[in-house]
Amino acid sequence: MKTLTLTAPAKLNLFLHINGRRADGYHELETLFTMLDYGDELTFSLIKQDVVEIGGDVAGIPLQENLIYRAAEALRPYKQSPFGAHVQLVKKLPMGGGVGGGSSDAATTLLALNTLWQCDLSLDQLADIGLSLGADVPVFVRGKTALAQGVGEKLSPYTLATKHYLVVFPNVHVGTVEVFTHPELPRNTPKLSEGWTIDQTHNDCQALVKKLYPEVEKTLSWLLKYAPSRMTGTGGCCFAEFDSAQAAQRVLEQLPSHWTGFVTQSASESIAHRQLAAWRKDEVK
Ligand SMILES: C[C@](O)(CO)[C@H](O)COP(=O)(O)OP(=O)(O)OC[C@H]1O[C@@H](n2ccc(N)nc2=O)[C@H](O)[C@@H]1O
Ligand SMILES: Nc1ncnc2c1ncn2[C@@H]1O[C@H](COP(=O)(O)OP(=O)(O)OP(=O)(O)O)[C@@H](O)[C@H]1O
Repeated sequence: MKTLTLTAPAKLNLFLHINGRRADGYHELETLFTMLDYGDELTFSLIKQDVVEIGGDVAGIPLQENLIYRAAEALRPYKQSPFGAHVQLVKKLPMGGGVGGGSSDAATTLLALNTLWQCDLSLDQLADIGLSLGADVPVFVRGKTALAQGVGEKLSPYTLATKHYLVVFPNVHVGTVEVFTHPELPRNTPKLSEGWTIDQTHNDCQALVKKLYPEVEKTLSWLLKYAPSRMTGTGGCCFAEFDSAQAAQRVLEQLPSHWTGFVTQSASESIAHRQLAAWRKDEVK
């Protein structure tokens, strides 16, 4: 039976501007996503029984709420294969950390089972299915650095130089809904104008989350001693940007023991896409 192992990468929101709130409560935003070469590890194996099973680090999430399960079930109508799937998960990304672990697991499941179950859907079709699972799923399906607009669904490719990041999890789980429904969240950043540059950007959630979660404020102040740093998404992870892996590693080595972190680099194409392309090449040999 076939087996495929893919890394479900983390993302960073290099900035996050909130431009307004729609009548349905969702926010109009502008955010720059970059993919990181670090993430959860998912091993997909075809199984005889036509069911979806998840093993490994699933603590706390009931099977039917797991985004891996929900993504697999969303592909069921397109399945050309009689087999089910077992997904073994090694969770490396903190949940509720703003690095998109759940969304990335979902997107990676769509990519893997689209191949193993011979659904043969295009990336556009997978991104549409992904959007029904979460606002961040389509960007992982496409797997490229992208500027997102609208409620996050309008993606345009964006080119960035590779950078090295130290990402720190301050050990607080920040709820996306809590941040987006908070009365003090700023919601009136003007839309980006032609010729904008990264140094004119910010994260509209950062000041509020720092206030609600003092650990995030402490993490950012600590990182800022070493490098330009910011919070990703709705938090609580914060990232510091470096020109070399060694410089990032040196700061990680000094990280206070009550926080956790990892050093990695950005990628113009997601690691899951690169691994899937290599697996396909091996298959045709
Ligand atoms: C803010 C980001 O983290 C940026 O990467 C994402 O856009 C959020 O993505 P996500 O976690 O996949 O979000 P979803 O599961 O779709 O939405 C969670 C909740 O966030 C709020 N939400 C999300 C996206 C958006 N454009 N406006 C919102 O107000 C809504 O309250 C929604 O109920
Ligand atoms: N496979 C999964 N991995 C992680 N979280 C999952 C998974 N399946 C369901 N969830 C649920 O999704 C929630 C959000 O998880 P996620 O790790 O994507 O948060 P996040 O990093 O804050 O995402 P974002 O940046 O998109 O807001 C978790 O609190 C968890 O209850």
